[in-house]
Amino acid sequence: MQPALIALEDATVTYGGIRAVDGISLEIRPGETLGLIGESGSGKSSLARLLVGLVRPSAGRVLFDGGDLARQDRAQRQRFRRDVQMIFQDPVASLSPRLTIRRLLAEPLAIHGIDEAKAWPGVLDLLRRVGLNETLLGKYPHQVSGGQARRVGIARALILRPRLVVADEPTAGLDVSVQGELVNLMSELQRDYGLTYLLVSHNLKVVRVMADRFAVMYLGQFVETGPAAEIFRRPAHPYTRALIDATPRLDPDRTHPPAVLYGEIPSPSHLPPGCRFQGRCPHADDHCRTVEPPPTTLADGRMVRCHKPLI
Ligand SMILES: Nc1ncnc2c1ncn2[C@@H]1O[C@H](COP(=O)(O)OP(=O)(O)OP(=O)(O)O)[C@@H](O)[C@H]1O
Repeated sequence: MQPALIALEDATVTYGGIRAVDGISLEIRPGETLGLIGESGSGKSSLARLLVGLVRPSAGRVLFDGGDLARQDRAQRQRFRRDVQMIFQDPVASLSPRLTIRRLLAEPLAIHGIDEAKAWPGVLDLLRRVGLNETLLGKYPHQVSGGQARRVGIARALILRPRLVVADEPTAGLDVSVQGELVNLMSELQRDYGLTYLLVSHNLKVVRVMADRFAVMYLGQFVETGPAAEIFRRPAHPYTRALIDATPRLDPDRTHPPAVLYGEIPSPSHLPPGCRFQGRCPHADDHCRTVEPPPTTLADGRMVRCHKPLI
């Protein structure tokens, strides 16, 4: 097996007293797509920001190419900032409104001291590659459509030819047909540029199409990880099953009655005793309400954190 491109070792992100990411270990291998799913507030964005170096772990380590991010020298840090890019969930908000698309695309080159004149033909190629026309270059982000703004965000992320792209809700708020086009585009770019993806999304349909592996997050921890196809076919954690069942027409062959996700995700500042999901789980018993389930490896190799897995 290839060594991990990026890995977390028992990594924690805290904001004040809140543990948004609580001791997570993870490996993403070159060329794969890891789909990160979970409700709002489960800690997905914090984990994504940790991987791109926007937040530092308060405990544990982030390793890129085997090297600890906290111990990088200047040159390694510079290299990391080229190798790892993020596609943000709201491109218009994440792109400076005062810069034209041309300036927005040139900015990463300037930051990394790359000669713009030499690099520009490559930028134009990339622009065409993401399905945009040169006539857009003089416009401002608010003057283009939502789908076009996403494509600008994708082009901007790829200009430095990164190895890892972290995409946070890349299709949120778009029409279904535009979502489909972007998913196809991201898959083609992955193949052509040898990209590795972490795909963070509420949209299980999008994640299902793209991800090789899944990590399901709840209150700062992974509750299930494993091959995407297996997890979709037979979720082991009641939370995973409820997320899948909550997506309309995701599983037309479903034979069981859909699981319902009751209540809301608690605040990480008031973690329930025992299993973190027990207050919303239809299968919870006294053991679940008192003893936190450890991560367990099932026969098919997936990890689940549940006293009563569904398989
Ligand atoms: N800067 C911050 N300061 C304090 N608490 C924060 C901060 N950022 C996130 N949190 C809290 O950390 C927890 C995890 O938030 P995070 O945004 O990582 O989750 P998420 O799953 O990405 O949710 P969303 O999909 O809404 O972005 C939440 O309880 C959130 O309120």
